[in-house]
Amino acid sequence: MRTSWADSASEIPVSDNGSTPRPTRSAYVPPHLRNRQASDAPNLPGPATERPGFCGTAGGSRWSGGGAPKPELGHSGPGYGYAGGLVGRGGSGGGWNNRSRGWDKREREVNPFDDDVDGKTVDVEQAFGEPENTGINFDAYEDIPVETSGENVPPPVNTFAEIDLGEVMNQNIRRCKYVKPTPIQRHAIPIALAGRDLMACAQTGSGKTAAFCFPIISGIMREQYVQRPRVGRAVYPLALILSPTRELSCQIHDEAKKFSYQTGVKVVVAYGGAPINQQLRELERGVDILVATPGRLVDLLERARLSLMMIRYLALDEADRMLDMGFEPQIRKIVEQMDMPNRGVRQTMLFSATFPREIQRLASDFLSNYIFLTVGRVGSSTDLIVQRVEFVLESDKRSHLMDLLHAQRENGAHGKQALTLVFVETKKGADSLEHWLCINGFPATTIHGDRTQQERELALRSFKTGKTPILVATDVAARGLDIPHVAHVVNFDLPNDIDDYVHRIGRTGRAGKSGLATAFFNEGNLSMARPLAELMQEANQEVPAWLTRYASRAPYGGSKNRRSGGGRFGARDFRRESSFGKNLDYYGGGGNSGNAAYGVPSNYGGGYAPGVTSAWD
Ligand SMILES: Nc1ncnc2c1ncn2[C@@H]1O[C@H](COP(=O)(O)OP(=O)(O)OP(=O)(O)O)[C@@H](O)[C@H]1O
Repeated sequence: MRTSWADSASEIPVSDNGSTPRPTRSAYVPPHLRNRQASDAPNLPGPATERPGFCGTAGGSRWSGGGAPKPELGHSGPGYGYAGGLVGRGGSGGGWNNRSRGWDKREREVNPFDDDVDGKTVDVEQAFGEPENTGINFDAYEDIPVETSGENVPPPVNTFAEIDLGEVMNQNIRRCKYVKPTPIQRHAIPIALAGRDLMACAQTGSGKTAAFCFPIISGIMREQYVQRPRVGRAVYPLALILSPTRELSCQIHDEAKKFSYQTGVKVVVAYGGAPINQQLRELERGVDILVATPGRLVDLLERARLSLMMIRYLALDEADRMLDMGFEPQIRKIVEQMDMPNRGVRQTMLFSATFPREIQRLASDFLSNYIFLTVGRVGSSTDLIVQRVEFVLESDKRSHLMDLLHAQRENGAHGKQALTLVFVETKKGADSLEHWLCINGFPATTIHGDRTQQERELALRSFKTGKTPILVATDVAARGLDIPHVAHVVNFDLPNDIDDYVHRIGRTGRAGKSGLATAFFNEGNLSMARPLAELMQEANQEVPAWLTRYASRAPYGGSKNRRSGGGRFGARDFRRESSFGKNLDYYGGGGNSGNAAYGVPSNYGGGYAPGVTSAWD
């Protein structure tokens, strides 16, 4: 029943010294209701300034509506009232319907779905009412092992209907063609809706984005009429979602816009390499959820155009990457040294497909009484990705790639080539391989950190649409990107880190679909022999005898050949490992994986190759 919560910022000024805000009007009227007859007005709660600070959640907000108790948001700034939600959870006659009924300016919001025909939204019930084959192979997830630890873990759900997300969000979920929640969603959404902090590890392509977006959007919808201070030109988002790359931030933003369509929750993205003024203008129009890369976020904070003091929800996607050596200082600055509410006051959710123990230990600094959740792991759970490893000398790699591409082209339907993502180690290597492919008749493009943002976006579009069905990439494209129809991932150069391999191959075989991953291995990759052989074995893949031999002779993998896994899982809760801190096997598998035998001193983040590190935003 409102447009963005952020609109209220323009209504409730705060004096420069941050003292009690004085409403300029007797009662705040959301913008979309301002020109309506009084009789049309919904039953609004009184002015939020009559309520105590963050703790004013009477009336069935998420915190008081049956979830686990959440510490009160005793924020230092006085009077920034969170008025209580109008309704409790699950009241069919109440809140969600009320909320959607009041939305009468829907047409203003750009429809992010493909169901807009001639300016009219087609009936989603009609469009998706049939028993839908969404392309997701849920059987593939049936026997995925799930492990949770922590106190009072809320039980999982089996259907979206069991989660009270409200009719508008439910409609958006149907428009996304999500018929039932994936395992990570089944477990993570109830945990997050109960207000709990969460460290969640689930295989690539298994729907983690929705798992953190749904509770955030729903939480903001429930907490009605959040009033925000107005200090200078700063804006005050309620939720912050951080991701390591610009492209991933854009993707999360696009997804979140779909999930929040017509809910009144406003999502904005800010990332480096794009003009900041445009992003500032967008922020000024109102922001509830800010999706950002760390660098641009710090820039906005330092310009005092953004304040984190109203943040209720913090989500880190690819959290292990966000907390590794490259990003950790920036993340600490953002989370601990700016004006963000403390852990336990905000709700924090960390998601990734991999979670090395040392990173878990670091991450626990940001969490309060959290639940650790792990759902399978790429290698062991998605037999959906067929993994092949071939011994290819450095000098033969190009011709070998050419053979693969020719074979693929011959098998392609209607002469159309399936999308192929080729990972290389360096930016120079990417450019040179792209050039070589093009002159040999294979339309290719490239994405890496030396390209301008415009070039990167163009390259991604050209790849997605199949115009250039081969994308040569550095690790900048390794994580999170959800590109439909990537049939083949080629590790032309293997990464030095098995977790990076997991993320790279995860660009195919997503959402229950099958995929193929081929790795070129040679003596330059000895440190990868053992973790790779192990990972493939866990995933029921055929491990070539020569790789097993290399694995048995391999030196202890070096700093990067850690395994974040514990047997069947992408990671294990480090709190469970009584030996943690006593030995050096930070990355050794719990359970039965033989990593302890590696005896790898942690030394995590012992340095990515320069060409790789700089590819990250
Ligand atoms: N419940 C669902 N039903 C059908 N499809 C879904 C469902 N949830 C998510 N998807 C789809 O699955 C795909 C993968 O989701 P997403 O990108 O969130 O995966 P992820 O777990 O974040 O992967 P990664 O670890 O690579 O970042 C997306 O295309 C998404 O739209």
